[in-house]
Amino acid sequence: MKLQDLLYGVTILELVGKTDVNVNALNFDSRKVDKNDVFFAVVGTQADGHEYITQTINQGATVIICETVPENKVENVTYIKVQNTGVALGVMASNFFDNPSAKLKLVGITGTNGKTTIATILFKLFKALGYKTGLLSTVENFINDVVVSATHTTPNPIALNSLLHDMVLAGCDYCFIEVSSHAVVQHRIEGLTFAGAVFSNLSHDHLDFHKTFDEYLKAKKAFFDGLPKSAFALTNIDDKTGMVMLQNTKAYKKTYALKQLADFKAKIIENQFSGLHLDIDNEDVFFKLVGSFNAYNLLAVYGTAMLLAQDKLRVLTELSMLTGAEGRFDYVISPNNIIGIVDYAHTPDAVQNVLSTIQNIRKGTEQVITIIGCGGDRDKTKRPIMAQVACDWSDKVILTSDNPRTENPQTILTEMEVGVSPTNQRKTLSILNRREAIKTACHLAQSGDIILIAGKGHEKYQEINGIRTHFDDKEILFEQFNLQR
Ligand SMILES: CC(=O)N[C@H]1[C@@H](OP(=O)(O)OP(=O)(O)OC[C@H]2O[C@@H](n3ccc(=O)[nH]c3=O)[C@H](O)[C@@H]2O)O[C@H](CO)[C@@H](O)[C@@H]1O[C@H](C)C(=O)N[C@@H](C)C(=O)N[C@H](CCC(=O)O)C(=O)O
Ligand SMILES: Nc1ncnc2c1ncn2[C@@H]1O[C@H](COP(=O)(O)OP(=O)(O)OP(=O)(O)O)[C@@H](O)[C@H]1O
Ligand SMILES: N[C@H](CCC[C@H](N)C(=O)O)C(=O)O
Ligand SMILES: [Mg+2]
Repeated sequence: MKLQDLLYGVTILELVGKTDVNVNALNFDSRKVDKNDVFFAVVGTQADGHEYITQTINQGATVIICETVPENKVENVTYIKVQNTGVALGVMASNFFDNPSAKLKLVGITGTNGKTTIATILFKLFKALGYKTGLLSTVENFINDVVVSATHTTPNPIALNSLLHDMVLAGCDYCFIEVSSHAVVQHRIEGLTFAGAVFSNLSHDHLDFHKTFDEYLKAKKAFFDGLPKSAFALTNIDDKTGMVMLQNTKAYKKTYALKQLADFKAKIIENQFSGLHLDIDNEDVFFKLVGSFNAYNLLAVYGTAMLLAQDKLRVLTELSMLTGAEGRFDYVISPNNIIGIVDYAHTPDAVQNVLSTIQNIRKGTEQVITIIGCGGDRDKTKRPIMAQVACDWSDKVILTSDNPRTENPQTILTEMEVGVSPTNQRKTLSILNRREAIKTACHLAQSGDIILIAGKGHEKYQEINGIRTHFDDKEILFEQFNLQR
């Protein structure tokens, strides 16, 4: 492909060299650069891509996209200076794959909690409605029936456009994608054409990266600010930041709510372990998903399907038969009737939501035992709060490790313990080894009790000291309950 064809939509501040040259591939990681590649020098959180420019030229890169042009230029290499390399990367990756996002209907889902659930149910729904569909999510990516493992919630622009390109080749009409706040700030979605955007909710998370709640809010809002007039913007107005998302968008605005008037409205009639019974847009429907937060997720899915011009009754019929995403309120019942729930709740708000859901549907006499840890190299301020929420809403709590990553697991646990009030101390245990923590909970539980294993959901690994080893909360639960999978 010719470099000049990739530059459509890129604002060039300075050009040194020719644009009439053939390029092989795009790359933002020096370690992967090959002959005739374009190298994007991105300023990151750990490193500055500009420091690797010489190395990539030695490896054969012939085009350098950068924010500062090096003093010593190499002959026959084209240097293009731009304001922000991340933005150029998004736009050029889109051009490289022939703008696949414009060839299908791409809908992005953002918010602190519920993105995977909403995107996954939308994917399952549209497949059930007979469409070829794509999914880009935290758990896995799908090109219709083909699974592609996921490394991030939102992939980098090259991987993202390559996946969209494969979806177009496979004949997909729709793609549902989770848009993380990191992805917005790092311009991973730059250059994409969205047909719609959905906002779930906003609460405490990722303050390690965004520093303040306001910056975090702005990151989510920037996604809506960038939508075209032809797109829809669907927001949850029961969330106090729901309307803020729509303030500056050019897209057409639609709302959903359980507690007030909105374009798409539902009321919870019953909320039990067997599922949700809702009045949704004046139709009485039973759903397999559990918990009031899932009423919001279902309503977001329903609203999106309506905005994508699907038939109301067919949508509700298919939706009522669907299950949620793996590791989201995923439950197993032991032979002696202990209920074990694996849930990906890893923010204070999500932990409170899942525990209040359990409170709403429990019968009253049984114990709720929660096992919870917090990830390393992530927002530290949520640690004591998550421990506090777990204690306030459970009869017993076992604090343990999540993915310590490069941090000392004991330090994380100690930071969580700060949130345990003196009155809550007697119901709290700390067991560093997560497997042992789960085993202990299973030994403590009696018939009828509910065990919540929070934080890791679908994850099939535990990362300690930077090394990932196989670990699966649900698998351990099956072992402890003597059940076959
Ligand atoms: C904090 C964060 O988001 N980091 C992402 C970011 O890395 P970074 O900015 O730290 O990059 P860096 O290491 O400073 O390097 C800067 C540049 O130099 C380049 N480099 C670096 C070293 C080298 O030898 N050669 C070289 O060329 C790098 O490729 C990069 O382009 O850009 C990288 C390339 O796209 C990502 O892989 C990386 O994701 C890390 C692994 C990560 O864990 N991200 C998480 C926090 C994340 O993105 N999570 C969200 C979901 C969160 C949620 O909602 O729950 C997600 O969308 O997955
Ligand atoms: N609408 C919601 N409101 C509040 N909590 C929710 C909602 N939906 C799901 N949750 C809770 O949050 C957890 C994570 O849900 P989900 O994976 O759908 O969110 P996510 O936004 O994709 O998270 P991540 O950013 O980590 O990918 C669930 O396990 C559940 O406990
Ligand atoms: N997408 C989130 C997942 C957190 C899941 C939790 N198990 C942890 O490891 O902290 C993140 O990367 O911050
Ligand atoms: Mg997700």
